Amino acid sequence: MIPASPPRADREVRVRAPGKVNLSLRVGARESDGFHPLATVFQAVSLFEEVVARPSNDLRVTVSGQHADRVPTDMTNLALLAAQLLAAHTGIEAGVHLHLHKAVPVAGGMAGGSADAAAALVACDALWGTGLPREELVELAAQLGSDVPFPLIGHTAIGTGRGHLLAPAMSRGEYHWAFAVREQGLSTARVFGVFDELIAGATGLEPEADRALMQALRAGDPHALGRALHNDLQHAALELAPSLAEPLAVAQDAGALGVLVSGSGPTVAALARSRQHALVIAAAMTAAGVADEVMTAVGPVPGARVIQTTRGSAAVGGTDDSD
Ligand SMILES: C[C@](O)(CO)[C@H](O)COP(=O)(O)OP(=O)(O)OC[C@H]1O[C@@H](n2ccc(N)nc2=O)[C@H](O)[C@@H]1O
Ligand SMILES: Nc1ncnc2c1ncn2[C@@H]1O[C@H](COP(=O)(O)OP(=O)(O)OP(=O)(O)O)[C@@H](O)[C@H]1O
Repeated sequence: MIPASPPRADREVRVRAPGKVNLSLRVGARESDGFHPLATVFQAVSLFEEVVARPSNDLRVTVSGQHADRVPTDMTNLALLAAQLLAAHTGIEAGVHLHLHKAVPVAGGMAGGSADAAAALVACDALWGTGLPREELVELAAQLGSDVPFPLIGHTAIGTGRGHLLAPAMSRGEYHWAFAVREQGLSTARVFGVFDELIAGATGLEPEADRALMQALRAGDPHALGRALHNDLQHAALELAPSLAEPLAVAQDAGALGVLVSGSGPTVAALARSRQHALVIAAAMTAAGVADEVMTAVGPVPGARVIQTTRGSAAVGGTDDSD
Protein backbone atom coordinates (compact mmCIF):
# COMPACT_ATOMS: atom_id res chain seq x y z
CA MET A 1 0.00 0.00 0.00
CA ILE A 2 1.24 3.47 -0.87
CA PRO A 3 0.25 6.06 1.72
CA ALA A 4 -1.44 9.02 0.00
CA SER A 5 0.47 12.28 0.29
CA PRO A 6 -1.38 13.74 3.27
CA PRO A 7 -4.03 16.08 1.85
CA ARG A 8 -4.67 19.24 3.85
CA ALA A 9 -7.59 18.55 6.13
CA ASP A 10 -9.42 21.59 4.79
CA ARG A 11 -9.04 20.68 1.11
CA GLU A 12 -12.11 19.76 -0.94
CA VAL A 13 -12.85 18.84 -4.54
CA ARG A 14 -16.29 19.46 -6.04
CA VAL A 15 -17.37 17.47 -9.12
CA ARG A 16 -20.52 17.62 -11.19
CA ALA A 17 -21.82 14.68 -13.27
CA PRO A 18 -24.95 14.48 -15.44
CA GLY A 19 -27.95 12.16 -15.57
CA LYS A 20 -28.88 10.51 -18.87
CA VAL A 21 -31.68 9.61 -21.22
CA ASN A 22 -31.43 6.61 -23.53
CA LEU A 23 -32.62 8.08 -26.85
CA SER A 24 -32.73 4.54 -28.11
CA LEU A 25 -32.41 1.36 -26.07
CA ARG A 26 -32.36 -1.95 -27.92
CA VAL A 27 -32.01 -5.07 -25.81
CA GLY A 28 -30.97 -8.58 -26.87
CA ALA A 29 -31.68 -11.87 -25.08
CA ARG A 30 -30.07 -12.42 -21.65
CA GLU A 31 -26.63 -14.03 -21.82
CA SER A 32 -25.03 -16.59 -19.51
CA ASP A 33 -23.44 -13.84 -17.33
CA GLY A 34 -26.98 -12.65 -16.45
CA PHE A 35 -26.67 -9.45 -18.52
CA HIS A 36 -28.38 -8.43 -21.75
CA PRO A 37 -26.43 -7.15 -24.75
CA LEU A 38 -27.51 -3.60 -25.52
CA ALA A 39 -27.33 -1.20 -28.43
CA THR A 40 -28.14 2.17 -26.97
CA VAL A 41 -27.70 5.87 -27.65
CA PHE A 42 -27.11 7.92 -24.52
CA GLN A 43 -27.63 11.64 -24.18
CA ALA A 44 -26.36 13.42 -21.04
CA VAL A 45 -28.88 15.95 -19.70
CA SER A 46 -28.59 18.95 -17.42
CA LEU A 47 -29.76 17.32 -14.20
CA PHE A 48 -26.48 17.26 -12.33
CA GLU A 49 -25.32 15.30 -9.32
CA GLU A 50 -22.74 17.17 -7.25
CA VAL A 51 -20.15 15.26 -5.26
CA VAL A 52 -17.78 16.95 -2.79
CA ALA A 53 -14.76 14.93 -1.64
CA ARG A 54 -12.94 15.86 1.59
CA PRO A 55 -10.09 14.06 3.39
CA SER A 56 -11.18 11.58 6.04
CA ASN A 57 -9.66 8.68 7.96
CA ASP A 58 -12.30 6.31 6.66
CA LEU A 59 -14.74 5.95 3.73
CA ARG A 60 -18.03 7.68 4.45
CA VAL A 61 -20.89 9.28 2.59
CA THR A 62 -23.58 11.82 3.38
CA VAL A 63 -26.43 12.75 1.07
CA SER A 64 -28.66 15.78 0.51
CA GLY A 65 -31.13 16.94 -2.15
CA GLN A 66 -33.75 15.10 -4.17
CA HIS A 67 -35.03 12.05 -2.15
CA ALA A 68 -31.79 11.80 -0.19
CA ASP A 69 -33.55 9.56 2.33
CA ARG A 70 -33.85 6.81 -0.31
CA VAL A 71 -30.09 6.63 -0.91
CA PRO A 72 -28.07 4.07 1.10
CA THR A 73 -25.14 5.43 3.14
CA ASP A 74 -23.50 2.06 3.79
CA MET A 75 -20.94 0.32 1.57
CA THR A 76 -23.66 -0.43 -1.02
CA ASN A 77 -23.57 3.25 -2.04
CA LEU A 78 -22.12 3.35 -5.55
CA ALA A 79 -20.02 6.45 -4.81
CA LEU A 80 -18.33 4.73 -1.85
CA LEU A 81 -17.75 1.62 -3.96
CA ALA A 82 -16.12 3.88 -6.56
CA ALA A 83 -13.76 5.39 -3.97
CA GLN A 84 -12.91 1.95 -2.62
CA LEU A 85 -12.20 0.63 -6.13
CA LEU A 86 -9.94 3.58 -7.00
CA ALA A 87 -7.99 3.17 -3.74
CA ALA A 88 -7.52 -0.57 -4.37
CA HIS A 89 -6.56 -0.01 -8.02
CA THR A 90 -3.94 2.63 -7.26
CA GLY A 91 -2.74 0.92 -4.08
CA ILE A 92 -3.33 4.07 -2.13
CA GLU A 93 -4.15 4.11 1.57
CA ALA A 94 -6.56 6.97 1.94
CA GLY A 95 -10.03 7.71 3.20
CA VAL A 96 -12.59 10.19 1.95
CA HIS A 97 -15.79 11.83 3.05
CA LEU A 98 -18.07 12.09 0.02
CA HIS A 99 -21.04 14.39 0.16
CA LEU A 100 -23.62 13.75 -2.59
CA HIS A 101 -26.10 16.42 -3.56
CA LYS A 102 -28.76 14.65 -5.63
CA ALA A 103 -30.70 16.22 -8.50
CA VAL A 104 -31.29 13.12 -10.65
CA PRO A 105 -34.37 11.13 -9.56
CA VAL A 106 -33.44 8.13 -7.36
CA ALA A 107 -34.12 4.75 -9.05
CA GLY A 108 -35.62 6.72 -11.92
CA GLY A 109 -33.85 5.18 -14.93
CA MET A 110 -31.62 8.24 -15.38
CA ALA A 111 -28.43 6.79 -13.86
CA GLY A 112 -28.25 9.04 -10.78
CA GLY A 113 -26.30 6.53 -8.70
CA SER A 114 -24.01 5.90 -11.67
CA ALA A 115 -23.39 9.65 -12.01
CA ASP A 116 -22.46 9.73 -8.31
CA ALA A 117 -19.98 6.90 -8.86
CA ALA A 118 -18.47 8.61 -11.91
CA ALA A 119 -18.18 11.88 -10.00
CA ALA A 120 -16.63 10.09 -7.00
CA LEU A 121 -13.94 8.54 -9.25
CA VAL A 122 -13.02 11.98 -10.63
CA ALA A 123 -13.18 13.68 -7.21
CA CYS A 124 -11.07 11.07 -5.37
CA ASP A 125 -8.58 10.96 -8.24
CA ALA A 126 -8.08 14.73 -7.82
CA LEU A 127 -8.14 14.71 -3.99
CA TRP A 128 -5.68 11.83 -3.70
CA GLY A 129 -3.50 13.06 -6.57
CA THR A 130 -3.63 9.66 -8.29
CA GLY A 131 -3.94 11.38 -11.69
CA LEU A 132 -5.36 8.50 -13.74
CA PRO A 133 -6.11 9.16 -17.41
CA ARG A 134 -9.81 9.40 -18.20
CA GLU A 135 -9.70 6.07 -20.15
CA GLU A 136 -8.47 4.26 -17.04
CA LEU A 137 -11.27 5.82 -14.97
CA VAL A 138 -13.72 4.61 -17.64
CA GLU A 139 -12.39 1.04 -17.23
CA LEU A 140 -12.86 1.24 -13.46
CA ALA A 141 -16.33 2.72 -13.99
CA ALA A 142 -17.41 -0.32 -16.04
CA GLN A 143 -16.59 -2.56 -13.06
CA LEU A 144 -19.06 -0.58 -10.93
CA GLY A 145 -22.10 -0.81 -13.24
CA SER A 146 -23.14 -0.80 -16.88
CA ASP A 147 -24.28 2.83 -16.71
CA VAL A 148 -21.24 4.24 -14.85
CA PRO A 149 -18.86 4.89 -17.81
CA PHE A 150 -21.30 7.17 -19.65
CA PRO A 151 -21.53 10.00 -17.07
CA LEU A 152 -17.71 10.19 -17.19
CA ILE A 153 -17.85 10.86 -20.95
CA GLY A 154 -21.15 12.76 -21.21
CA HIS A 155 -22.39 14.45 -24.41
CA THR A 156 -23.88 11.81 -26.78
CA ALA A 157 -22.54 8.28 -27.09
CA ILE A 158 -23.40 4.88 -28.48
CA GLY A 159 -23.27 2.13 -25.87
CA THR A 160 -22.77 -1.56 -26.68
CA GLY A 161 -21.85 -4.64 -24.65
CA ARG A 162 -23.71 -4.29 -21.34
CA GLY A 163 -24.05 -0.62 -22.30
CA HIS A 164 -20.56 0.05 -20.92
CA LEU A 165 -18.58 0.13 -24.20
CA LEU A 166 -18.86 3.68 -25.49
CA ALA A 167 -18.22 5.43 -28.77
CA PRO A 168 -18.89 9.16 -29.03
CA ALA A 169 -21.70 10.11 -31.41
CA MET A 170 -22.04 13.32 -33.36
CA SER A 171 -24.88 15.57 -32.29
CA ARG A 172 -25.74 19.11 -33.28
CA GLY A 173 -27.89 21.59 -31.40
CA GLU A 174 -29.77 21.47 -28.12
CA TYR A 175 -32.65 19.20 -27.19
CA HIS A 176 -35.17 20.25 -24.56
CA TRP A 177 -36.83 17.75 -22.26
CA ALA A 178 -39.65 17.59 -19.74
CA PHE A 179 -39.54 14.72 -17.26
CA ALA A 180 -42.36 13.16 -15.23
CA VAL A 181 -40.84 11.71 -12.08
CA ARG A 182 -42.53 9.00 -10.04
CA GLU A 183 -41.66 8.80 -6.36
CA GLN A 184 -41.72 5.02 -6.29
CA GLY A 185 -38.69 3.89 -8.31
CA LEU A 186 -38.32 0.73 -10.38
CA SER A 187 -35.61 -1.87 -9.88
CA THR A 188 -33.48 -2.16 -13.03
CA ALA A 189 -32.98 -5.91 -12.46
CA ARG A 190 -36.76 -6.41 -12.15
CA VAL A 191 -37.50 -4.51 -15.35
CA PHE A 192 -34.96 -6.65 -17.24
CA GLY A 193 -36.62 -9.72 -15.65
CA VAL A 194 -40.08 -8.74 -16.94
CA PHE A 195 -38.51 -7.95 -20.33
CA ASP A 196 -37.30 -11.60 -20.43
CA GLU A 197 -40.82 -12.87 -19.73
CA LEU A 198 -42.35 -10.64 -22.39
CA ILE A 199 -39.95 -11.43 -25.21
CA ALA A 200 -39.57 -15.14 -24.35
CA GLY A 201 -36.32 -15.40 -26.29
CA ALA A 202 -37.59 -13.72 -29.46
CA THR A 203 -35.51 -10.62 -30.01
CA GLY A 204 -32.73 -9.27 -32.15
CA LEU A 205 -30.57 -6.26 -31.32
CA GLU A 206 -31.19 -4.36 -34.57
CA PRO A 207 -28.80 -1.45 -33.87
CA GLU A 208 -29.06 -0.58 -37.59
CA ALA A 209 -32.65 0.49 -36.85
CA ASP A 210 -31.19 3.63 -35.26
CA ARG A 211 -29.91 5.06 -38.54
CA ALA A 212 -32.74 7.64 -38.61
CA LEU A 213 -31.99 8.63 -35.03
CA MET A 214 -28.27 9.16 -35.71
CA GLN A 215 -29.13 11.18 -38.80
CA ALA A 216 -31.55 13.34 -36.76
CA LEU A 217 -28.79 14.04 -34.21
CA ARG A 218 -26.26 14.93 -36.92
CA ALA A 219 -28.78 17.26 -38.52
CA GLY A 220 -29.84 18.81 -35.21
CA ASP A 221 -33.46 17.99 -36.06
CA PRO A 222 -35.59 17.55 -32.91
CA HIS A 223 -38.71 16.61 -34.92
CA ALA A 224 -36.90 13.68 -36.57
CA LEU A 225 -35.31 12.74 -33.24
CA GLY A 226 -38.74 12.70 -31.61
CA ARG A 227 -40.00 10.23 -34.22
CA ALA A 228 -36.95 7.98 -33.75
CA LEU A 229 -36.98 7.67 -29.93
CA HIS A 230 -37.20 3.99 -28.92
CA ASN A 231 -37.04 1.89 -25.76
CA ASP A 232 -37.26 -1.92 -25.74
CA LEU A 233 -37.71 -1.83 -21.93
CA GLN A 234 -40.79 0.39 -22.10
CA HIS A 235 -43.29 -2.50 -22.22
CA ALA A 236 -41.69 -4.11 -19.20
CA ALA A 237 -41.70 -0.82 -17.25
CA LEU A 238 -45.39 -0.31 -18.14
CA GLU A 239 -46.18 -3.85 -17.05
CA LEU A 240 -44.72 -3.09 -13.61
CA ALA A 241 -46.14 0.44 -13.45
CA PRO A 242 -49.21 0.69 -15.76
CA SER A 243 -49.94 4.27 -14.62
CA LEU A 244 -46.89 5.42 -16.64
CA ALA A 245 -49.23 5.41 -19.64
CA GLU A 246 -50.76 8.62 -18.22
CA PRO A 247 -47.74 10.97 -18.36
CA LEU A 248 -46.85 9.46 -21.76
CA ALA A 249 -50.33 10.38 -23.08
CA VAL A 250 -50.48 13.83 -21.46
CA ALA A 251 -47.05 14.79 -22.85
CA GLN A 252 -48.08 13.60 -26.30
CA ASP A 253 -51.28 15.67 -26.11
CA ALA A 254 -49.18 18.69 -25.09
CA GLY A 255 -47.38 18.43 -28.43
CA ALA A 256 -44.23 16.54 -27.41
CA LEU A 257 -42.12 15.60 -30.44
CA GLY A 258 -41.62 12.17 -28.91
CA VAL A 259 -42.19 10.48 -25.56
CA LEU A 260 -40.63 7.45 -23.92
CA VAL A 261 -39.78 5.83 -20.63
CA SER A 262 -36.19 6.70 -19.70
CA GLY A 263 -33.98 3.58 -19.48
CA SER A 264 -35.53 1.11 -17.04
CA GLY A 265 -37.98 3.78 -15.83
CA PRO A 266 -40.15 4.92 -14.22
CA THR A 267 -39.21 8.48 -15.30
CA VAL A 268 -41.05 9.51 -18.48
CA ALA A 269 -39.11 11.75 -20.88
CA ALA A 270 -40.85 14.07 -23.36
CA LEU A 271 -38.90 15.82 -26.11
CA ALA A 272 -40.01 19.43 -26.61
CA ARG A 273 -39.67 21.95 -29.45
CA SER A 274 -37.99 24.52 -27.21
CA ARG A 275 -37.20 25.36 -23.59
CA GLN A 276 -40.54 27.18 -23.38
CA HIS A 277 -42.37 24.17 -24.80
CA ALA A 278 -40.66 21.89 -22.23
CA LEU A 279 -42.11 24.12 -19.49
CA VAL A 280 -45.56 23.88 -21.14
CA ILE A 281 -45.37 20.05 -21.22
CA ALA A 282 -44.18 19.98 -17.59
CA ALA A 283 -47.08 22.25 -16.59
CA ALA A 284 -49.56 20.02 -18.46
CA MET A 285 -48.28 16.94 -16.62
CA THR A 286 -48.52 18.77 -13.28
CA ALA A 287 -52.06 20.02 -14.03
CA ALA A 288 -53.19 16.51 -15.00
CA GLY A 289 -51.73 15.10 -11.79
CA VAL A 290 -49.84 12.37 -13.66
CA ALA A 291 -46.42 12.89 -12.03
CA ASP A 292 -45.20 13.17 -8.44
CA GLU A 293 -42.79 15.80 -9.69
CA VAL A 294 -41.80 17.37 -13.01
CA MET A 295 -38.41 18.61 -14.19
CA THR A 296 -37.03 20.17 -17.35
CA ALA A 297 -33.52 19.87 -18.76
CA VAL A 298 -31.45 20.30 -21.87
CA GLY A 299 -28.98 17.95 -23.54
CA PRO A 300 -26.38 17.09 -24.50
CA VAL A 301 -24.06 18.29 -21.70
CA PRO A 302 -20.47 17.31 -20.79
CA GLY A 303 -19.42 14.45 -18.54
CA ALA A 304 -18.07 14.49 -14.97
CA ARG A 305 -15.79 17.46 -14.31
CA VAL A 306 -14.15 19.21 -11.40
CA ILE A 307 -16.00 22.48 -10.87
CA GLN A 308 -14.08 23.69 -7.83
CA THR A 309 -11.03 22.79 -5.78
CA THR A 310 -10.74 24.47 -2.40
CA ARG A 311 -7.63 24.72 -0.27
CA GLY A 312 -8.57 26.19 3.07
CA SER A 313 -11.10 28.92 2.41
CA ALA A 314 -9.67 29.70 -1.05
CA ALA A 315 -11.55 28.38 -4.06
CA VAL A 316 -9.10 27.85 -6.90
CA GLY A 317 -11.69 27.25 -9.61
CA GLY A 318 -12.39 24.37 -11.95
CA THR A 319 -9.73 22.18 -13.48
CA ASP A 320 -11.90 21.04 -16.31
CA ASP A 321 -10.16 18.50 -18.48
CA SER A 322 -13.14 16.43 -19.43
CA ASP A 323 -13.69 17.61 -22.98
C1 LIG B 1 -31.26 0.19 -18.31
C2 LIG B 1 -29.97 0.99 -18.38
O1 LIG B 1 -30.06 2.14 -17.54
C3 LIG B 1 -29.76 1.48 -19.81
O2 LIG B 1 -28.73 2.41 -19.90
C4 LIG B 1 -28.77 0.15 -17.94
O3 LIG B 1 -28.69 -1.02 -18.73
C5 LIG B 1 -28.76 -0.21 -16.48
O4 LIG B 1 -27.45 -0.06 -16.01
P1 LIG B 1 -27.08 -0.19 -14.44
O5 LIG B 1 -28.19 0.36 -13.61
O6 LIG B 1 -25.70 0.36 -14.29
O7 LIG B 1 -27.10 -1.75 -14.30
P2 LIG B 1 -26.07 -2.72 -13.53
O8 LIG B 1 -25.84 -2.21 -12.15
O9 LIG B 1 -24.89 -3.00 -14.40
O10 LIG B 1 -26.97 -4.03 -13.47
C6 LIG B 1 -28.12 -4.12 -12.66
C7 LIG B 1 -28.95 -5.28 -13.13
O11 LIG B 1 -29.60 -4.95 -14.37
C8 LIG B 1 -29.58 -6.04 -15.27
N1 LIG B 1 -28.85 -5.66 -16.50
C9 LIG B 1 -28.12 -4.51 -16.57
C10 LIG B 1 -27.47 -4.16 -17.74
C11 LIG B 1 -27.57 -5.03 -18.86
N2 LIG B 1 -26.97 -4.75 -19.99
N3 LIG B 1 -28.30 -6.16 -18.75
C12 LIG B 1 -28.95 -6.49 -17.60
O12 LIG B 1 -29.62 -7.52 -17.53
C13 LIG B 1 -28.96 -7.20 -14.54
O13 LIG B 1 -30.01 -7.92 -13.94
C14 LIG B 1 -28.14 -6.53 -13.45
O14 LIG B 1 -27.98 -7.34 -12.33
N1 LIG C 1 -25.35 7.09 -4.87
C1 LIG C 1 -26.54 6.48 -5.04
N2 LIG C 1 -27.60 7.21 -5.42
C2 LIG C 1 -28.81 6.60 -5.61
N3 LIG C 1 -29.03 5.29 -5.41
C3 LIG C 1 -28.00 4.53 -5.06
C4 LIG C 1 -26.72 5.09 -4.86
N4 LIG C 1 -25.88 4.10 -4.52
C5 LIG C 1 -26.61 2.97 -4.50
N5 LIG C 1 -27.89 3.20 -4.82
C6 LIG C 1 -28.96 2.17 -4.93
O1 LIG C 1 -29.18 1.97 -6.34
C7 LIG C 1 -30.57 1.97 -6.66
C8 LIG C 1 -30.75 2.58 -8.07
O2 LIG C 1 -30.32 3.92 -8.01
P1 LIG C 1 -30.25 4.92 -9.24
O3 LIG C 1 -30.81 6.21 -8.77
O4 LIG C 1 -28.89 4.93 -9.81
O5 LIG C 1 -31.27 4.21 -10.25
P2 LIG C 1 -31.47 4.35 -11.77
O6 LIG C 1 -31.37 5.79 -12.17
O7 LIG C 1 -32.73 3.65 -12.11
O8 LIG C 1 -30.25 3.59 -12.37
P3 LIG C 1 -30.00 3.19 -13.90
O9 LIG C 1 -30.67 4.21 -14.77
O10 LIG C 1 -28.49 3.24 -13.98
O11 LIG C 1 -30.56 1.82 -14.01
C9 LIG C 1 -31.24 2.79 -5.57
O12 LIG C 1 -32.54 2.36 -5.32
C10 LIG C 1 -30.32 2.58 -4.35
O13 LIG C 1 -30.76 1.49 -3.58
